[in-house]
Amino acid sequence: MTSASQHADVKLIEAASAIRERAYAPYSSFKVGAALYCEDGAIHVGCNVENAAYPEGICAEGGAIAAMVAAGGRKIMEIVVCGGGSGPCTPCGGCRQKLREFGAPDMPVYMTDPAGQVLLVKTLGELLPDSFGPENLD
Ligand SMILES: O=c1ccn([C@H]2C[C@H](O)[C@@H](CO)O2)c(=O)[nH]1
Ligand SMILES: [Zn+2]
Repeated sequence: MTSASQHADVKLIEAASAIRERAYAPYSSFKVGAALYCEDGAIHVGCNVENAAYPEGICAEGGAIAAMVAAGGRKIMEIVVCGGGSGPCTPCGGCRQKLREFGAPDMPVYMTDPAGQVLLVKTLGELLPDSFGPENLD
């Protein structure tokens, strides 16, 4: 598996950083924004939305995926995850599997700080090796 390019698209980084500001994270105070490029060139964004019933919260990546699907998109080309901690915000296990549904193993996942500085780049295949995807059902 080859590593993804270090250079994420500036527009995509800006979209992830901007949507992070809209995150609803009163319980963790950990705001996350995600922005993805769909196959048709459209950008779709999501932010985390927490809930007083803690397990009902949703991740930024899941929101961006839902927006893409609602717009008719079915393939993710790349995604930027903009987190707020001291290190990169790496997608949780559930989100890795959700990304796998619509992204190829060589899809780059860029992780940035709130200002959009790229901290880490991995391919989806690196984040979720030997994954189970739609092809496994063929
Ligand atoms: O990649 C990630 C990791 C965490 N979170 C959210 C879930 C929760 O609201 C908060 C703290 O885990 O951050 C995301 O949205 N995406
Ligand atoms: Zn998640």
